[in-house]
Amino acid sequence: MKPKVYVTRQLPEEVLAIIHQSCDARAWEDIDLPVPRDVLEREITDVEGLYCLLTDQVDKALLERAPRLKVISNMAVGYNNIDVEEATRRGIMVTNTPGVLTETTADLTFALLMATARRLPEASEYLRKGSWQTWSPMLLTGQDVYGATLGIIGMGRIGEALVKRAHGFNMNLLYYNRTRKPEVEEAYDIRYTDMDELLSVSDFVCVLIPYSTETRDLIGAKELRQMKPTAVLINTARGGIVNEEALYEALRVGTIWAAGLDVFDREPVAPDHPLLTLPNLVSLPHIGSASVATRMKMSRLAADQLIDAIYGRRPANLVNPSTWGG
Ligand SMILES: NC(=O)C1=CN([C@@H]2O[C@H](COP(=O)(O)OP(=O)(O)OC[C@H]3O[C@@H](n4cnc5c(N)ncnc54)[C@H](OP(=O)(O)O)[C@@H]3O)[C@@H](O)[C@H]2O)C=CC1
Ligand SMILES: O=CC(=O)O
Repeated sequence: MKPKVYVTRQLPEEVLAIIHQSCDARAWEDIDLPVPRDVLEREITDVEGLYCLLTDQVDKALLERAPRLKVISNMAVGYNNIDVEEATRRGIMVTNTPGVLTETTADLTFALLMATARRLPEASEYLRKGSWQTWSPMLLTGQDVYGATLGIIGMGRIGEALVKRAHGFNMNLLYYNRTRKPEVEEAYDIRYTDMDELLSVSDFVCVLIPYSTETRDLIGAKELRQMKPTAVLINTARGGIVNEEALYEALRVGTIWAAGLDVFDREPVAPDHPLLTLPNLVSLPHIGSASVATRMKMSRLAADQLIDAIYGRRPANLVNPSTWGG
């Protein structure tokens, strides 16, 4: 008998086929909507593997209903949707999908930075609604990217990939990270600073750290006040790292010049959220890794890790290595 697994969304057909080859798999039928909690609570009771997305909350209450569970395979690099501590306590392996999405997410981060600096969505909207009457000296003017100072909070895989893009724009580079990265400093001529200096001298600040209790509200009213009035804040990491109420106020009164967000505290963000009323906010629906090739790689990697863990092979990206018993 094949081991039972549950998959919380419809995946590309070839990826589901790979899972079906090795496992007795049931999958939530929808492509666009998350599995309802009551369905997940029912489905998890007899499975050895869970293939989930960042939209699924895998918390203590859910894990209590899963006595046979061996592995939770998350199709994302961020795993703040999972109670890893509780999973570890229960000996359940947790895997994620780092690396395969790094370049695509760095592309999106830089694209959002450019779009926000040069007001691209606003300019496009202006033209489409028929407001364009003539070329005008200060019409839709933005901030220069070439030669500006970029401060990166979080010098991990995506942070480093962003540095390579910023180099092409001759940017002056600063970073803040939990641990210093001398090899990155040497390779890319980038300077380590504390948060205070990074915030006060950067023209662009990009947030690229994981969400945790430690990083929640890392950027609040005080930090926004430290930034230049011409500065642009970009968050492609997780909502909640930037306090949304403080950001709204800072953008409204001009404490900072603009912001670009790919992520929100609650997703999907409510269409009537105050932030979305602001012209100096560029907003995207969490599409950092959304290229066809990258989403295929992520879904395949998550499937491989699910199967490896169930069949006693060490998965390539184990978030909680202490659960590996060999
Ligand atoms: N918008 C989107 O679609 C996407 C969003 N993401 C988000 O981006 C995040 C980063 O991904 P990735 O670069 O692959 O992750 P990495 O783990 O490679 O990098 C994270 C970096 O953040 C640093 N860090 C962690 N905690 C803190 C802290 N409290 N203070 C300062 N620095 C800290 C780490 O430091 P250290 O070196 O000491 O560990 C590490 O260098 C993910 O966690 C995810 O939330 C990722 C992909 C797509
Ligand atoms: O947000 C996306 C991820 O992979 O993490």
